[in-house]
Amino acid sequence: MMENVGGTTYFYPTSAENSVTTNDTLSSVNSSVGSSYQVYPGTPSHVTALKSKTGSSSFFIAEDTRMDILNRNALTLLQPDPGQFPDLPQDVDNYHELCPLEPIPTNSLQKALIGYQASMYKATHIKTGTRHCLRRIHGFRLQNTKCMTYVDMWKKLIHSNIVQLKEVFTTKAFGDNSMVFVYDFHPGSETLLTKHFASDSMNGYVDPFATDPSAPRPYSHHKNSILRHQQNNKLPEALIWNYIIQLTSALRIIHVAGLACRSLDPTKIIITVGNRLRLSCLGVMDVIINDTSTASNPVGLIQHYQQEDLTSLGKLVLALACKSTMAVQRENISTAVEVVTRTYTTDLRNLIMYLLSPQQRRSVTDLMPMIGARFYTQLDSVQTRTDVLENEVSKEMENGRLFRLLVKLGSINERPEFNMDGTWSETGDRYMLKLFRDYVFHQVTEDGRPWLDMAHVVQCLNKLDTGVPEKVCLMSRDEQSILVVSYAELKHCLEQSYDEVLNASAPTDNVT
Ligand SMILES: Nc1ncnc2c1ncn2[C@@H]1O[C@H](COP(=O)(O)OP(=O)(O)OP(=O)(O)O)[C@@H](O)[C@H]1O
Repeated sequence: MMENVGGTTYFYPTSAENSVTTNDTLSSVNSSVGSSYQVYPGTPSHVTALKSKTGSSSFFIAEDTRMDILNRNALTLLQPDPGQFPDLPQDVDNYHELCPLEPIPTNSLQKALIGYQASMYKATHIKTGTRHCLRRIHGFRLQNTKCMTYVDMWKKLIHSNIVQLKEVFTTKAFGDNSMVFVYDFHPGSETLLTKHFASDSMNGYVDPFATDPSAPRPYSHHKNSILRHQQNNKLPEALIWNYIIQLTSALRIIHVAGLACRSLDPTKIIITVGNRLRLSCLGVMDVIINDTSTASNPVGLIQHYQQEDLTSLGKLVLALACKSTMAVQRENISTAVEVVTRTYTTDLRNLIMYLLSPQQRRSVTDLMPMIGARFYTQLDSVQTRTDVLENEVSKEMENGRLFRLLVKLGSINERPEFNMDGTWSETGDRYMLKLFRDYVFHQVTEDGRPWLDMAHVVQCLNKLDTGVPEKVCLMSRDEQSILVVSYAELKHCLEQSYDEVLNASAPTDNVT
């Protein structure tokens, strides 16, 4: 219906038209997205509250999470600089775009923990485009393929505290015989060594046990200075237990699977945001150290390595508690344990003592009573973190929904030409959508300044998306006409117009 009041034309649907459209829209909305109509009965309360504020940050992901994800994405997408590494091969097996993750060792005497020269790269899988981490063992010839049974077992092991092994291959692409272990890539990770024991002076880190023991002063003086230093720099006990829970969790499934870690060392544990630990070098030892001598009793051998894992865990916890990798040297251990006794709880001391008692047969499950109720604290913090992230996801899900709506509006509004009709976007349903776009985005204040209000935009788009019966007053640009339409009708116009564009387009480019 149309009515002219004082020179201004008002358009509005008849009640019959209105009710049909509204009901249609409601039923279609309800059938497609369940009870979404009930979700937006009017102005969501948070939008009302936000209307008074100028900021729009609460519509988006929290700043720290955003920065964290951006940083990880940037590291994942980092491209290699061919000028800086001219000797790097273009392709290695199914991988390309190799980016070294650390300076490539040049000295063949520079051996890593595993006894061979090794280097790490980020690389992209040629077919899938996913980023992986390649651990290359230089100058290694595989003598015996029996160890590949272990590789298959490692590949099947999935756990939140291990870096998953994807595949292992030999290659001559680097100009030697190299063995490459392919793992999941965890951007932004650093090793436990650099995180807590970095010995560069920039960090101001000094190993308390590093003082020259032959210095001419009484032993007790040395011990006291270690204690003083350790107490000033000590890691919070809760953090150490957090690490213990994660590491024992990984060790448990490794041992249950009939495997042994064999590389529980601060350089082979990586840490990412939120103190997440992952064992990063799994499977390498099983391939590199070919133990033919005891091949007749592989189960016994694995049990031996599992016991060694527990000793390594004990040393690692002791090193963390003393903030010193030297604390675990034979001559320092008794002082180190004394330091722990004075600084931390008996539980922590007992755990270390248990792990460092190789004369008894130890098991990772025996550690559970020592961890005790701390396990619940850990579970709670993980669940709380999940809740926070879920909340962030839900905000971005809402934004994704509104983004789709904007794509539709953008494809229709002011489209210059459609099916040979230059006025398509200026007439009929499309004209209403254009005025609605102005209503949402182009309003001005009384003195002519742009009126920008994020809450208004979100509120209008939500109402459009849901097709609520509420009416909105749209004004033509010359201010001569006013259209009174419901969001339900606008939604109908949008769907119809977008379907027209969609049907005329190539079927592969659809946005739904
Ligand atoms: N799966 C992974 N994803 C991303 N980065 C990783 C991954 N594994 C290791 N890194 C990173 O690669 C770098 C080198 O790791 P590496 O295991 O070689 O430690 P390292 O201290 O150099 O030990 P080594 O002296 O034995 O070579 C470290 O900065 C580590 O954080």
